[in-house]
Amino acid sequence: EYFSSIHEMSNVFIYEQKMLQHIQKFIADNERKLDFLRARLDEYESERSEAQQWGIAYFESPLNKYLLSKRLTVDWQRIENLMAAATGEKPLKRLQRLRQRDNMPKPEDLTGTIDGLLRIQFIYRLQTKHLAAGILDGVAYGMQLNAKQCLEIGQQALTTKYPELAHAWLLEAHNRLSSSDRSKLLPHILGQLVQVKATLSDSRGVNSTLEILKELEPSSGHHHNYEVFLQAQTQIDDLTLANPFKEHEPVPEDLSNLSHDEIYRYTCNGYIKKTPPEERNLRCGYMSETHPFLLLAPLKVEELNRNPLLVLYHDVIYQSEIDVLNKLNRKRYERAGVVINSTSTVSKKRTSQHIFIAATRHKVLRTIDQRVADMTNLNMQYAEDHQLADYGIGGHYSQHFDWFGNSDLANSKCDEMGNRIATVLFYLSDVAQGGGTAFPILKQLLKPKKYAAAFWYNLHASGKGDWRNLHGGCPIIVGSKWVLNRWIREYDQSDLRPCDLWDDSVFNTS
Ligand SMILES: O=C(O)CCC(=O)C(=O)O
Ligand SMILES: [Fe+2]
Repeated sequence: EYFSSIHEMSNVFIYEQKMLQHIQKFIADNERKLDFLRARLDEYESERSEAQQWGIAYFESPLNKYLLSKRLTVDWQRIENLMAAATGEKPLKRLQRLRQRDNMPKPEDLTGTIDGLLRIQFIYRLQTKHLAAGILDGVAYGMQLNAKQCLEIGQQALTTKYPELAHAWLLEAHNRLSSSDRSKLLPHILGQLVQVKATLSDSRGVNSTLEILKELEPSSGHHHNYEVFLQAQTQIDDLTLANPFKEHEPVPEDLSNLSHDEIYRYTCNGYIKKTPPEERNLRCGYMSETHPFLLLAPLKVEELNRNPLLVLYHDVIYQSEIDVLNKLNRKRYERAGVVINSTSTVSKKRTSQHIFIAATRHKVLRTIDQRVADMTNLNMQYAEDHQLADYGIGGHYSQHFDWFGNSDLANSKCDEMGNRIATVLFYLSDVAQGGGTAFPILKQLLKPKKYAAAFWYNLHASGKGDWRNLHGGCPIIVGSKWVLNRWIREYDQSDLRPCDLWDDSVFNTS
Protein backbone atom coordinates (compact mmCIF):
# COMPACT_ATOMS: atom_id res chain seq x y z
CA GLU A 1 0.00 0.00 0.00
CA TYR A 2 2.71 2.49 0.84
CA PHE A 3 6.30 3.23 1.55
CA SER A 4 6.55 2.01 5.09
CA SER A 5 9.18 -0.59 5.77
CA ILE A 6 11.92 0.81 7.93
CA HIS A 7 14.43 -1.21 5.94
CA GLU A 8 13.41 0.55 2.72
CA MET A 9 13.31 3.96 4.33
CA SER A 10 16.85 3.60 5.60
CA ASN A 11 17.92 2.50 2.10
CA VAL A 12 16.49 5.54 0.36
CA PHE A 13 17.86 7.70 3.16
CA ILE A 14 21.31 6.56 2.04
CA TYR A 15 20.43 7.32 -1.59
CA GLU A 16 19.49 10.81 -0.54
CA GLN A 17 23.00 11.28 0.80
CA LYS A 18 24.30 10.42 -2.68
CA MET A 19 21.77 12.78 -4.22
CA LEU A 20 23.19 15.59 -2.08
CA GLN A 21 26.67 14.77 -3.38
CA HIS A 22 25.35 15.01 -6.95
CA ILE A 23 23.92 18.46 -6.27
CA GLN A 24 27.28 19.50 -4.85
CA LYS A 25 28.99 18.26 -8.03
CA PHE A 26 26.39 20.02 -10.16
CA ILE A 27 26.97 23.29 -8.29
CA ALA A 28 30.76 22.91 -8.48
CA ASP A 29 30.63 22.28 -12.27
CA ASN A 30 28.42 25.28 -12.82
CA GLU A 31 30.48 27.45 -10.54
CA ARG A 32 33.63 26.59 -12.47
CA LYS A 33 31.85 27.57 -15.66
CA LEU A 34 30.59 30.83 -14.17
CA ASP A 35 34.03 31.60 -12.76
CA PHE A 36 35.51 31.13 -16.23
CA LEU A 37 32.86 33.38 -17.79
CA ARG A 38 33.39 36.02 -15.12
CA ALA A 39 37.12 36.02 -15.73
CA ARG A 40 36.56 36.46 -19.50
CA LEU A 41 34.11 39.26 -18.84
CA ASP A 42 36.67 41.09 -16.70
CA GLU A 43 39.39 40.48 -19.27
CA TYR A 44 37.38 41.74 -22.28
CA GLU A 45 36.06 44.72 -20.36
CA SER A 46 39.53 45.85 -19.41
CA GLU A 47 40.74 45.35 -23.00
CA ARG A 48 37.84 47.38 -24.28
CA SER A 49 38.33 50.21 -21.80
CA GLU A 50 41.94 50.40 -22.90
CA ALA A 51 40.82 50.58 -26.51
CA GLN A 52 38.39 53.32 -25.67
CA GLN A 53 41.21 55.37 -24.15
CA TRP A 54 43.11 55.07 -27.38
CA GLY A 55 40.14 56.21 -29.42
CA ILE A 56 40.04 55.60 -33.14
CA ALA A 57 43.84 55.19 -33.17
CA TYR A 58 43.39 51.82 -31.56
CA PHE A 59 42.24 50.25 -34.77
CA GLU A 60 45.26 51.56 -36.67
CA SER A 61 47.52 49.05 -35.02
CA PRO A 62 47.66 45.69 -36.78
CA LEU A 63 48.22 44.07 -33.38
CA ASN A 64 44.98 45.46 -32.03
CA LYS A 65 43.21 44.53 -35.19
CA TYR A 66 44.47 41.01 -34.65
CA LEU A 67 43.37 40.97 -31.00
CA LEU A 68 39.88 42.19 -31.77
CA SER A 69 39.32 39.80 -34.61
CA LYS A 70 40.64 36.93 -32.59
CA ARG A 71 38.31 37.81 -29.76
CA LEU A 72 35.29 38.12 -31.97
CA THR A 73 35.91 34.84 -33.71
CA VAL A 74 37.68 32.19 -31.68
CA ASP A 75 37.25 33.54 -28.15
CA TRP A 76 33.60 34.49 -28.41
CA GLN A 77 32.87 31.21 -30.16
CA ARG A 78 34.37 29.40 -27.22
CA ILE A 79 32.28 31.42 -24.82
CA GLU A 80 29.16 30.80 -26.86
CA ASN A 81 29.87 27.07 -26.86
CA LEU A 82 30.49 27.09 -23.16
CA MET A 83 27.29 28.98 -22.44
CA ALA A 84 25.33 26.60 -24.65
CA ALA A 85 26.85 23.47 -23.10
CA ALA A 86 24.71 21.66 -20.54
CA THR A 87 26.91 21.81 -17.49
CA GLY A 88 26.50 19.32 -14.69
CA GLU A 89 24.84 16.76 -16.97
CA LYS A 90 26.63 13.87 -15.35
CA PRO A 91 25.56 14.61 -11.77
CA LEU A 92 22.07 15.38 -13.09
CA LYS A 93 21.89 11.99 -14.85
CA ARG A 94 23.07 10.25 -11.70
CA LEU A 95 20.53 12.08 -9.61
CA GLN A 96 17.77 11.11 -12.03
CA ARG A 97 18.84 7.49 -11.96
CA LEU A 98 18.64 7.43 -8.16
CA ARG A 99 15.22 9.04 -8.20
CA GLN A 100 13.98 6.46 -10.71
CA ARG A 101 14.91 3.54 -8.52
CA ASP A 102 12.09 1.14 -7.71
CA ASN A 103 12.17 1.72 -4.00
CA MET A 104 12.11 5.54 -4.22
CA PRO A 105 8.80 6.80 -2.87
CA LYS A 106 6.35 7.71 -5.65
CA PRO A 107 3.55 10.28 -5.47
CA GLU A 108 1.13 7.50 -4.48
CA ASP A 109 3.49 6.61 -1.63
CA LEU A 110 3.25 10.18 -0.38
CA THR A 111 -0.54 10.01 -0.33
CA GLY A 112 -0.24 6.58 1.30
CA THR A 113 1.96 8.05 4.02
CA ILE A 114 -0.58 10.77 4.72
CA ASP A 115 -3.39 8.18 4.72
CA GLY A 116 -1.43 6.16 7.27
CA LEU A 117 -0.95 9.23 9.43
CA LEU A 118 -4.67 10.06 9.27
CA ARG A 119 -5.59 6.48 10.12
CA ILE A 120 -3.35 6.63 13.19
CA GLN A 121 -4.84 9.96 14.17
CA PHE A 122 -8.40 8.67 13.70
CA ILE A 123 -7.96 5.38 15.51
CA TYR A 124 -5.93 6.68 18.44
CA ARG A 125 -7.88 9.96 18.64
CA LEU A 126 -4.72 12.07 18.40
CA GLN A 127 -5.04 15.83 18.41
CA THR A 128 -4.00 17.75 15.31
CA LYS A 129 -2.19 20.42 17.30
CA HIS A 130 -0.10 17.72 18.95
CA LEU A 131 0.72 15.93 15.70
CA ALA A 132 1.71 19.21 14.04
CA ALA A 133 4.03 19.88 16.98
CA GLY A 134 5.67 16.46 16.58
CA ILE A 135 3.94 14.87 19.58
CA LEU A 136 2.78 11.31 18.94
CA ASP A 137 0.47 9.90 21.59
CA GLY A 138 2.20 11.89 24.32
CA VAL A 139 5.77 11.43 23.14
CA ALA A 140 7.53 14.49 21.70
CA TYR A 141 9.78 13.87 18.70
CA GLY A 142 11.18 17.38 18.40
CA MET A 143 9.91 18.40 14.97
CA GLN A 144 7.23 20.74 13.69
CA LEU A 145 5.05 20.79 10.58
CA ASN A 146 4.70 24.07 8.75
CA ALA A 147 1.51 25.69 7.44
CA LYS A 148 1.93 24.27 3.95
CA GLN A 149 2.36 20.72 5.22
CA CYS A 150 -0.69 21.04 7.47
CA LEU A 151 -2.66 22.32 4.48
CA GLU A 152 -1.55 19.35 2.40
CA ILE A 153 -2.64 16.89 5.09
CA GLY A 154 -5.95 18.74 5.50
CA GLN A 155 -6.56 18.57 1.75
CA GLN A 156 -6.01 14.85 1.72
CA ALA A 157 -8.11 14.28 4.83
CA LEU A 158 -10.94 15.87 2.88
CA THR A 159 -10.50 13.65 -0.17
CA THR A 160 -10.39 10.56 2.03
CA LYS A 161 -13.11 10.18 4.60
CA TYR A 162 -12.16 12.47 7.43
CA PRO A 163 -13.81 15.90 6.98
CA GLU A 164 -13.57 16.65 10.72
CA LEU A 165 -9.85 15.98 10.67
CA ALA A 166 -9.54 18.05 7.47
CA HIS A 167 -11.15 20.93 9.32
CA ALA A 168 -8.73 20.61 12.22
CA TRP A 169 -5.68 20.42 9.93
CA LEU A 170 -6.79 23.50 7.98
CA LEU A 171 -7.16 25.48 11.20
CA GLU A 172 -3.73 24.27 12.24
CA ALA A 173 -2.37 25.43 8.87
CA HIS A 174 -3.94 28.80 9.55
CA ASN A 175 -2.40 28.97 13.05
CA ARG A 176 0.98 28.20 11.58
CA LEU A 177 0.93 30.74 8.75
CA SER A 178 4.05 32.84 8.66
CA SER A 179 4.06 36.39 7.30
CA SER A 180 5.86 35.19 4.17
CA ASP A 181 3.41 32.45 3.19
CA ARG A 182 0.23 34.16 4.39
CA SER A 183 -0.79 35.79 1.12
CA LYS A 184 -0.16 32.62 -0.85
CA LEU A 185 -1.75 30.07 1.48
CA LEU A 186 -4.65 31.91 3.07
CA PRO A 187 -6.90 31.68 -0.02
CA HIS A 188 -6.16 27.96 -0.32
CA ILE A 189 -7.02 27.37 3.32
CA LEU A 190 -10.27 29.30 2.99
CA GLY A 191 -11.14 27.46 -0.23
CA GLN A 192 -10.60 24.09 1.41
CA LEU A 193 -12.59 25.12 4.47
CA VAL A 194 -15.53 25.93 2.21
CA GLN A 195 -15.30 22.42 0.78
CA VAL A 196 -15.13 20.89 4.25
CA LYS A 197 -18.30 22.78 5.12
CA ALA A 198 -19.99 21.39 2.02
CA THR A 199 -18.96 17.85 2.98
CA LEU A 200 -20.32 18.37 6.48
CA SER A 201 -23.52 19.90 4.99
CA ASP A 202 -22.97 23.09 6.93
CA SER A 203 -23.58 26.20 4.83
CA ARG A 204 -23.05 28.81 7.53
CA GLY A 205 -20.62 31.52 6.47
CA VAL A 206 -19.96 29.86 3.12
CA ASN A 207 -21.41 32.56 0.84
CA SER A 208 -19.50 35.43 2.42
CA THR A 209 -16.33 33.35 2.27
CA LEU A 210 -16.85 32.71 -1.42
CA GLU A 211 -17.13 36.48 -1.97
CA ILE A 212 -13.90 37.12 -0.16
CA LEU A 213 -12.25 34.35 -2.13
CA LYS A 214 -13.36 36.02 -5.36
CA GLU A 215 -11.67 39.22 -4.21
CA LEU A 216 -8.56 37.31 -3.41
CA GLU A 217 -8.34 35.75 -6.85
CA PRO A 218 -5.35 37.09 -8.76
CA SER A 219 -7.49 37.50 -11.91
CA SER A 220 -10.10 39.63 -10.16
CA GLY A 221 -8.15 42.78 -11.00
CA HIS A 222 -8.15 43.87 -7.38
CA HIS A 223 -4.90 44.53 -5.72
CA HIS A 224 -4.44 42.31 -2.73
CA ASN A 225 -4.73 44.85 -0.08
CA TYR A 226 -4.39 44.42 3.59
CA GLU A 227 -8.10 45.03 4.05
CA VAL A 228 -9.15 41.94 2.10
CA PHE A 229 -6.69 39.84 4.00
CA LEU A 230 -7.98 41.09 7.31
CA GLN A 231 -11.45 40.13 6.13
CA ALA A 232 -10.23 36.71 5.09
CA GLN A 233 -8.59 36.36 8.45
CA THR A 234 -11.71 37.12 10.44
CA GLN A 235 -13.70 34.97 8.07
CA ILE A 236 -11.78 31.94 9.22
CA ASP A 237 -12.73 32.75 12.79
CA ASP A 238 -16.36 33.24 11.76
CA LEU A 239 -16.38 29.98 9.88
CA THR A 240 -15.03 28.02 12.78
CA LEU A 241 -15.71 29.76 16.08
CA ALA A 242 -19.37 30.18 15.27
CA ASN A 243 -19.56 26.46 14.83
CA PRO A 244 -17.21 24.74 17.21
CA PHE A 245 -16.98 21.02 16.77
CA LYS A 246 -14.72 18.22 17.84
CA GLU A 247 -12.09 16.73 15.56
CA HIS A 248 -13.00 13.33 17.05
CA GLU A 249 -16.52 12.12 17.75
CA PRO A 250 -17.32 11.93 21.46
CA VAL A 251 -16.69 8.48 22.94
CA PRO A 252 -20.10 6.81 23.26
CA GLU A 253 -21.16 6.06 26.81
CA ASP A 254 -22.37 2.63 25.85
CA LEU A 255 -19.59 0.84 24.03
CA SER A 256 -21.46 -2.44 23.80
CA ASN A 257 -23.67 -1.55 20.89
CA LEU A 258 -21.26 -0.56 18.14
CA SER A 259 -20.34 -1.84 14.69
CA HIS A 260 -17.37 -4.19 14.24
CA ASP A 261 -15.30 -1.29 12.91
CA GLU A 262 -16.06 0.79 15.96
CA ILE A 263 -15.43 -1.85 18.61
CA TYR A 264 -12.18 -2.68 16.89
CA ARG A 265 -11.15 0.99 16.97
CA TYR A 266 -12.12 1.41 20.63
CA THR A 267 -10.19 -1.73 21.51
CA CYS A 268 -7.08 -0.48 19.70
CA ASN A 269 -7.21 2.85 21.49
CA GLY A 270 -7.84 1.27 24.88
CA TYR A 271 -11.40 2.45 25.58
CA ILE A 272 -12.77 -1.08 25.38
CA LYS A 273 -11.08 -3.30 27.92
CA LYS A 274 -11.99 -5.87 30.50
CA THR A 275 -13.35 -4.56 33.79
CA PRO A 276 -11.61 -5.64 37.02
CA PRO A 277 -14.39 -8.16 37.83
CA GLU A 278 -14.00 -9.63 34.34
CA GLU A 279 -10.26 -9.96 34.88
CA ARG A 280 -10.42 -11.36 38.36
CA ASN A 281 -10.71 -15.01 37.41
CA LEU A 282 -7.96 -15.04 34.83
CA ARG A 283 -4.88 -16.99 35.83
CA CYS A 284 -1.23 -16.45 35.24
CA GLY A 285 1.53 -18.91 35.94
CA TYR A 286 3.71 -21.77 34.78
CA MET A 287 2.10 -24.37 32.58
CA SER A 288 3.35 -27.90 32.92
CA GLU A 289 0.37 -30.01 32.17
CA THR A 290 0.39 -30.51 28.39
CA HIS A 291 3.62 -32.36 27.82
CA PRO A 292 6.13 -34.26 29.98
CA PHE A 293 8.98 -32.08 28.69
CA LEU A 294 7.26 -29.08 30.20
CA LEU A 295 7.69 -30.49 33.67
CA LEU A 296 11.36 -29.74 33.10
CA ALA A 297 10.90 -26.48 31.28
CA PRO A 298 7.54 -25.04 32.23
CA LEU A 299 6.16 -22.24 30.09
CA LYS A 300 5.13 -18.87 31.46
CA VAL A 301 1.54 -18.44 30.43
CA GLU A 302 -0.94 -15.64 30.98
CA GLU A 303 -4.61 -16.31 30.53
CA LEU A 304 -6.27 -13.40 28.73
CA ASN A 305 -9.67 -14.97 28.22
CA ARG A 306 -11.22 -18.15 29.51
CA ASN A 307 -14.00 -18.90 27.06
CA PRO A 308 -13.00 -18.87 24.31
CA LEU A 309 -9.44 -19.48 25.40
CA LEU A 310 -6.89 -16.76 24.63
CA VAL A 311 -3.49 -17.01 26.25
CA LEU A 312 -0.14 -15.30 25.97
CA TYR A 313 3.04 -17.35 26.42
CA HIS A 314 6.08 -15.36 27.48
CA ASP A 315 9.62 -16.10 26.31
CA VAL A 316 8.78 -18.93 23.94
CA ILE A 317 11.12 -18.00 21.09
CA TYR A 318 14.82 -17.24 21.34
CA GLN A 319 16.94 -14.50 19.84
CA SER A 320 19.05 -17.09 18.00
CA GLU A 321 15.85 -18.41 16.37
CA ILE A 322 14.70 -14.90 15.46
CA ASP A 323 18.11 -14.32 13.86
CA VAL A 324 17.57 -17.38 11.65
CA LEU A 325 14.06 -16.23 10.71
CA ASN A 326 15.52 -12.85 9.84
CA LYS A 327 17.99 -14.46 7.45
CA LEU A 328 15.33 -16.65 5.83
CA ASN A 329 13.13 -13.59 5.48
CA ARG A 330 15.80 -11.42 3.92
CA LYS A 331 16.85 -13.97 1.30
CA ARG A 332 13.33 -14.48 0.09
CA TYR A 333 12.65 -10.77 0.16
CA GLU A 334 15.60 -9.95 -2.10
CA ARG A 335 14.62 -12.63 -4.54
CA ALA A 336 11.08 -11.31 -4.73
CA GLY A 337 12.47 -7.86 -5.44
CA VAL A 338 14.19 -9.16 -8.56
CA VAL A 339 11.21 -11.01 -9.94
CA ILE A 340 8.70 -8.25 -9.40
CA ASN A 341 9.40 -5.17 -11.45
CA SER A 342 6.06 -3.56 -12.14
CA THR A 343 5.60 -0.53 -9.92
CA SER A 344 2.20 -1.45 -8.53
CA THR A 345 3.49 -4.78 -7.32
CA VAL A 346 6.38 -3.10 -5.59
CA SER A 347 4.19 -0.55 -3.86
CA LYS A 348 1.73 -3.26 -2.80
CA LYS A 349 4.51 -5.20 -1.18
CA ARG A 350 5.13 -2.21 1.01
CA THR A 351 1.93 -2.41 3.09
CA SER A 352 3.06 -5.14 5.27
CA GLN A 353 5.10 -7.88 3.78
CA HIS A 354 3.99 -11.46 4.15
CA ILE A 355 6.02 -14.47 3.18
CA PHE A 356 5.43 -18.17 3.70
CA ILE A 357 8.31 -20.50 4.51
CA ALA A 358 7.96 -24.30 4.63
CA ALA A 359 9.09 -25.95 7.85
CA THR A 360 11.40 -28.12 5.77
CA ARG A 361 13.52 -25.07 4.94
CA HIS A 362 15.30 -24.95 8.31
CA LYS A 363 15.77 -26.99 11.45
CA VAL A 364 14.84 -23.99 13.60
CA LEU A 365 11.37 -23.93 12.06
CA ARG A 366 10.82 -27.53 13.16
CA THR A 367 12.13 -26.73 16.65
CA ILE A 368 9.65 -23.87 16.87
CA ASP A 369 6.86 -26.19 15.74
CA GLN A 370 7.77 -28.73 18.42
CA ARG A 371 7.42 -25.97 20.98
CA VAL A 372 4.09 -24.92 19.47
CA ALA A 373 2.91 -28.52 19.78
CA ASP A 374 3.86 -28.43 23.48
CA MET A 375 2.16 -25.10 23.96
CA THR A 376 -1.07 -26.07 22.23
CA ASN A 377 -1.18 -29.82 22.63
CA LEU A 378 -2.02 -29.95 18.93
CA ASN A 379 -0.53 -31.94 16.09
CA MET A 380 1.73 -29.72 13.99
CA GLN A 381 1.88 -32.08 11.06
CA TYR A 382 -1.08 -30.34 9.52
CA ALA A 383 -0.10 -26.74 9.91
CA GLU A 384 0.36 -24.21 7.14
CA ASP A 385 3.81 -22.97 6.21
CA HIS A 386 5.35 -20.48 8.60
CA GLN A 387 4.08 -17.03 7.75
CA LEU A 388 6.29 -14.04 8.54
CA ALA A 389 4.75 -10.59 8.40
CA ASP A 390 6.36 -7.16 8.60
CA TYR A 391 4.47 -3.99 9.34
CA GLY A 392 5.83 -0.46 8.97
CA ILE A 393 4.56 2.85 10.31
CA GLY A 394 0.79 3.07 9.93
CA GLY A 395 0.81 -0.60 8.92
CA HIS A 396 -2.21 -2.50 10.14
CA TYR A 397 -4.40 -5.51 9.53
CA SER A 398 -8.04 -4.72 10.04
CA GLN A 399 -10.29 -7.00 12.05
CA HIS A 400 -10.91 -10.47 10.68
CA PHE A 401 -11.26 -14.13 11.57
CA ASP A 402 -8.45 -16.55 10.86
CA TRP A 403 -10.90 -19.36 10.10
CA PHE A 404 -12.24 -19.84 6.61
CA GLY A 405 -15.87 -18.95 6.06
CA ASN A 406 -18.22 -20.52 3.57
CA SER A 407 -16.92 -18.54 0.60
CA ASP A 408 -13.37 -19.62 1.37
CA LEU A 409 -14.58 -23.18 1.73
CA ALA A 410 -16.11 -22.89 -1.72
CA ASN A 411 -12.77 -21.63 -3.01
CA SER A 412 -11.27 -24.82 -1.62
CA LYS A 413 -8.81 -22.90 0.55
CA CYS A 414 -9.97 -25.39 3.10
CA ASP A 415 -8.45 -28.43 1.45
CA GLU A 416 -7.98 -31.86 2.93
CA MET A 417 -6.22 -30.26 5.92
CA GLY A 418 -9.49 -28.70 7.02
CA ASN A 419 -10.12 -25.33 8.56
CA ARG A 420 -7.73 -23.38 10.79
CA ILE A 421 -8.39 -24.85 14.21
CA ALA A 422 -6.00 -22.58 16.10
CA THR A 423 -3.51 -19.75 15.70
CA VAL A 424 -0.19 -19.12 17.40
CA LEU A 425 1.09 -15.60 16.80
CA PHE A 426 4.71 -15.01 17.79
CA TYR A 427 5.91 -11.47 18.37
CA LEU A 428 9.40 -11.19 16.95
CA SER A 429 9.82 -7.51 17.82
CA ASP A 430 8.65 -4.96 20.32
CA VAL A 431 6.71 -2.01 18.91
CA ALA A 432 7.50 1.43 20.32
CA GLN A 433 3.94 2.78 20.05
CA GLY A 434 0.68 1.22 18.82
CA GLY A 435 0.57 -2.02 16.83
CA GLY A 436 -1.27 -4.13 19.40
CA THR A 437 -3.37 -7.15 18.49
CA ALA A 438 -6.96 -6.26 19.34
CA PHE A 439 -9.69 -8.79 20.23
CA PRO A 440 -12.70 -6.46 20.48
CA ILE A 441 -15.25 -9.06 21.53
CA LEU A 442 -12.94 -10.49 24.18
CA LYS A 443 -12.07 -6.91 25.16
CA GLN A 444 -8.35 -7.57 25.01
CA LEU A 445 -5.49 -5.63 23.47
CA LEU A 446 -2.20 -7.52 23.30
CA LYS A 447 0.79 -5.27 23.20
CA PRO A 448 3.49 -6.90 21.06
CA LYS A 449 6.15 -8.21 23.39
CA LYS A 450 9.23 -9.67 21.81
CA TYR A 451 9.70 -13.44 22.45
CA ALA A 452 6.01 -13.86 23.46
CA ALA A 453 3.29 -15.70 21.53
CA ALA A 454 -0.51 -15.52 21.63
CA PHE A 455 -2.57 -18.66 21.22
CA TRP A 456 -6.27 -19.07 20.58
CA TYR A 457 -8.68 -21.53 19.03
CA ASN A 458 -10.45 -20.36 15.91
CA LEU A 459 -13.10 -23.08 15.86
CA HIS A 460 -15.65 -24.33 18.29
CA ALA A 461 -15.28 -27.93 19.37
CA SER A 462 -17.97 -28.68 16.75
CA GLY A 463 -15.67 -27.33 14.03
CA LYS A 464 -17.76 -24.26 13.46
CA GLY A 465 -15.93 -20.92 13.16
CA ASP A 466 -15.90 -18.95 16.41
CA TRP A 467 -16.75 -15.32 15.68
CA ARG A 468 -15.75 -14.25 19.21
CA ASN A 469 -12.15 -14.39 18.08
CA LEU A 470 -12.54 -11.44 15.78
CA HIS A 471 -9.16 -9.71 15.90
CA GLY A 472 -6.79 -7.45 14.02
CA GLY A 473 -3.40 -5.77 14.10
CA CYS A 474 -3.87 -2.14 15.17
CA PRO A 475 -1.93 0.53 13.26
CA ILE A 476 1.63 1.11 14.29
CA ILE A 477 2.25 4.64 15.55
CA VAL A 478 6.00 4.49 15.98
CA GLY A 479 8.36 1.64 15.18
CA SER A 480 7.87 -1.53 13.19
CA LYS A 481 6.36 -4.91 13.91
CA TRP A 482 7.43 -8.34 12.94
CA VAL A 483 5.34 -11.44 13.63
CA LEU A 484 5.30 -15.15 12.86
CA ASN A 485 1.95 -16.87 12.35
CA ARG A 486 1.41 -20.56 12.88
CA TRP A 487 -1.96 -21.59 11.53
CA ILE A 488 -2.83 -25.08 12.66
CA ARG A 489 -5.36 -27.07 10.64
CA GLU A 490 -8.17 -29.30 11.80
CA TYR A 491 -7.04 -32.53 10.24
CA ASP A 492 -5.84 -35.27 12.57
CA GLN A 493 -6.42 -33.37 15.79
CA SER A 494 -9.29 -35.58 16.92
CA ASP A 495 -7.27 -37.34 19.61
CA LEU A 496 -6.05 -34.05 20.96
CA ARG A 497 -9.12 -31.90 20.63
CA PRO A 498 -12.01 -34.32 20.19
CA CYS A 499 -14.75 -33.31 17.80
CA ASP A 500 -17.96 -32.50 19.50
CA LEU A 501 -21.45 -31.86 18.32
CA TRP A 502 -21.68 -29.49 21.21
CA ASP A 503 -21.20 -25.92 20.07
CA ASP A 504 -20.23 -23.52 22.83
CA SER A 505 -21.24 -20.55 20.67
CA VAL A 506 -24.87 -21.10 21.68
CA PHE A 507 -24.02 -19.77 25.12
CA ASN A 508 -22.90 -16.49 23.74
CA THR A 509 -25.59 -14.07 22.78
CA SER A 510 -25.21 -10.80 21.04
O1 LIG B 1 -0.38 -8.56 13.55
C1 LIG B 1 -1.25 -8.85 14.35
O2 LIG B 1 -1.25 -8.39 15.51
C2 LIG B 1 -2.35 -9.75 13.94
C3 LIG B 1 -2.01 -10.53 12.72
C4 LIG B 1 -3.11 -11.41 12.30
O3 LIG B 1 -4.15 -11.42 12.86
C5 LIG B 1 -2.95 -12.30 11.14
O4 LIG B 1 -1.90 -12.23 10.47
O5 LIG B 1 -3.86 -13.07 10.85
FE1 LIG C 1 -5.41 -13.05 12.21
